[in-house]
Amino acid sequence: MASLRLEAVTVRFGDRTALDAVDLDVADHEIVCVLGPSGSGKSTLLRVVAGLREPDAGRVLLDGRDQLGVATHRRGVGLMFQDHQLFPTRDVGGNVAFGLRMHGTPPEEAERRVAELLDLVGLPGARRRPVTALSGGEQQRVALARALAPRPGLLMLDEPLGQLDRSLRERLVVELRQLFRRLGTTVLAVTHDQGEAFALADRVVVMDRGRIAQTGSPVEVWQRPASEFVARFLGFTNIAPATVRGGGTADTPWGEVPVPPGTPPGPCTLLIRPAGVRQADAPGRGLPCTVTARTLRGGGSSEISLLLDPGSGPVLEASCPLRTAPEPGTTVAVAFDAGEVVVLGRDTGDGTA
Ligand SMILES: Nc1ncnc2c1ncn2[C@@H]1O[C@H](COP(=O)(O)OP(=O)(O)OP(=O)(O)O)[C@@H](O)[C@H]1O
Repeated sequence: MASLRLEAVTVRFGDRTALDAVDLDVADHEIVCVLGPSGSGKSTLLRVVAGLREPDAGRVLLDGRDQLGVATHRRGVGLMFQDHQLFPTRDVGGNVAFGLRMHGTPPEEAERRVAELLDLVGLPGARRRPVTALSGGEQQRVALARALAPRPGLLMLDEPLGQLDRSLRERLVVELRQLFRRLGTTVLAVTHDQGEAFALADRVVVMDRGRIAQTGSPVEVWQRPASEFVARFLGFTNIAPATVRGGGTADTPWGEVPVPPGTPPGPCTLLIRPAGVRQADAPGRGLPCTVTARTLRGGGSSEISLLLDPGSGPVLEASCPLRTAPEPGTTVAVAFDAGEVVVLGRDTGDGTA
């Protein structure tokens, strides 16, 4: 397996900067997922590592070796794209063996490897099936087997599960993680789906307009989004300008909100995670809000998402268990938990927000 390092990699298309001095390390055996909205530079990042595009500035190193001028097929990287790009005229075995033939693997050895890989991806005995007769999930497995066949040092996945329906995606992403763990594969994946990234990755990298906005473990990024951009991208909406006072509170459009101990005083942008918006314990206290919507989160969770209109100030999102969820149209008094309040940094775009 291999390690990857990007040093100040810049890629421009005319006057558009797709990657802006990006630094990134992927350790041997690590699974890193690059997450970001459309146009943030995710695919360009993969293309530059694969050698499909040379950087305009900066360096790409694989196992410490500068890849400048090294052709794609000599980099030892495997690529799997979102539309699978299987060859429709070849059967499953022919597709999986493709990379092996390109590498001059003798036919008997290739046969053995194909059988081994089809076992690995859960398609034993599918060698002679036409790929056009496979389901989306099966095609995805064939594409994965094909990418793994030449034992790439680094496996790169571009929206690998993009075409599949949600429940299949959720199942396959767990299988993929287990498989990569077992094989010790170094993986660089890109996706715009945070659920997929969080389920797959040891570390996520959030991109914003060609720069890294934040990097950290899925839990770190989820619990402590570094900036308003990252927080909004993750789907948080309870974000507002605030002024932190001494004594552990901040003035916000929702009134006084407790902040974590040690928060420096002054103006800032505050995020209140939905779990930190709850019904006040004491009668007559708290911010009166009207429940305007109540949605079951789905995905096997019994958590309810509530939209609360405080009359003045932005609508608040709260989450609570189904059994305690108030009905739409009712008025509730809302209190906030300091443990779910995050002071966001400014969007510096250099990951240090
Ligand atoms: N071949 C190209 N010619 C001109 N501009 C390009 C080219 N490829 C990418 N870009 C631009 O570079 C930026 C980054 O594109 P990129 O495809 O890397 O983003 P992305 O995050 O992968 O987006 P998506 O999720 O939509 O695939 C975009 O502004 C895009 O328009």
